[in-house]
Amino acid sequence: MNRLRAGWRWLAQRPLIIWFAAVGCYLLAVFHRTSLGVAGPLAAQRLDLSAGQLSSFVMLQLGVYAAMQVPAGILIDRFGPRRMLLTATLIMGSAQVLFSLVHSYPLALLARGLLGVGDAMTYISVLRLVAGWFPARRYPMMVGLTSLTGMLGNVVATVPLTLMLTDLGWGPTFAIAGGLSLGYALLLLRPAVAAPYREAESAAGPMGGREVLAQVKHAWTLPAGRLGFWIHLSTMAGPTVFAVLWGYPYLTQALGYSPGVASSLLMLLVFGGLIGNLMLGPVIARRPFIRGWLALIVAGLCLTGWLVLIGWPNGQPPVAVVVAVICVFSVGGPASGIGFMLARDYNPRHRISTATGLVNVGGFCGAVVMVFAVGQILDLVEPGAVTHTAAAYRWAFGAIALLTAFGIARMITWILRTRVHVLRAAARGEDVPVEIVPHRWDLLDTGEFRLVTGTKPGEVRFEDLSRRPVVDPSTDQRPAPVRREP
Ligand SMILES: N[C@@H](Cc1c[nH]cn1)C(=O)NCC(=O)O
Repeated sequence: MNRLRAGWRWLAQRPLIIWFAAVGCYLLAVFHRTSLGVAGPLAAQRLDLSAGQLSSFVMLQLGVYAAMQVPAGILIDRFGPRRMLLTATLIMGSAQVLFSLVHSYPLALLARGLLGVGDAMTYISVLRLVAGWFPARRYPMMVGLTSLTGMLGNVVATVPLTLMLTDLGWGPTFAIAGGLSLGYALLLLRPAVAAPYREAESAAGPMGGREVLAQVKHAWTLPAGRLGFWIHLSTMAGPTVFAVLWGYPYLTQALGYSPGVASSLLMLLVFGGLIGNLMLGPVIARRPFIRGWLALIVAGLCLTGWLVLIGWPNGQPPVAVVVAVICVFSVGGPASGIGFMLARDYNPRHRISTATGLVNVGGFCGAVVMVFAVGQILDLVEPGAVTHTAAAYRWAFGAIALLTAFGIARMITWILRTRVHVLRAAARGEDVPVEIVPHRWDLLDTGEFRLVTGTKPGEVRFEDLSRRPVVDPSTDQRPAPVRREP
């Protein structure tokens, strides 16, 4: 018996088992998050909602999620990811049970808002466990696998949920969904299964408001932190808007596709995302120094996709072009994970979740702004219309293209600044998360650095002329283990 217990305890301390227990929470979170997709029409019937009220659920959920990212990150750094996952799972379970019971719009909004609160704590808690239990070189792959598992939650929230809603009806379906999370929380409560959190990696103790603010400021002022934010926004926000709200009406109303074709095209986003998550992780793990450029390429391709949809004559691109654009959009989510890799590599362990939360604000804040802008522009161009034409969607998608282009411009700025930051640290002989090769176009401050041209053609390096420390002076540990360019 004792042996069995010891064996169980040993198993429960394995990083993969810990990840499985944690990622189960994320799978449930995405299932709850996306459950309104197929339940939307039934919700409109049961709660007597207009289209605008229905889309306010999406806005609220995304908005609460984005607003909660920094507080959730601070709480995870303070209390550890296991406790936060437990809290999140309990909140989401209760929110879904409440949603199963309500008959009024305000109470339904309250339930969805609560769901957003729980949801906001989940993904970054899982990533914090990954950062604590897996070596740095495995992080990109685990970020991809975590996102991939979340996408399975999205799949469960389509056909199986539709079948449940048809067979069991609204109340029992959402009560069972909530019950699943409440039951899962019991699993997290068991000390042997509970992913143990290394106390040494959490914040030293209770922090005052000023100290908390200082931590957020440090995470935000780090060039790599700002780069992560803009990567997340530029790669993920637009595709998210297409997936969660405006893609389906665009395909059916503006392009005139049947509901079946439109749903199948949206499923491409899921399949492309699955492939993207599986492929990007190993590629970035082997060549971490390409990650900033890779994110820039994906963001650029997404922007091109929007411009194609907007600029195609009459706003009616052929199906093959629409499929190609959706395939490009599907890689946006996986590429946004690069932002989390930067947060993990450039921050001390006690600040990783705060920094991860800040990165995550980018994509979700961007998505809220875009969802709102598209709705407003559609109403402005065709006031009072229930369905909208391709011309109206071209104007509305212009807002998405504009914000994505702005994000890309910020990305370029912060890629260059991050390079300066890393090159300066490397010139001083400090350990850097990723070794990069300097180029003539790197914006190094010539007052402090002197360009040294090597003997081989094209060989450049920078000599440090100052003694000022450049890697985050508040960092009380080494920023992260070094991964050298092979
Ligand atoms: N990177 C995304 C997840 C993703 C990956 N592929 C498609 N989507 C992300 O930021 N997720 C946060 C969350 O809470 O889901």
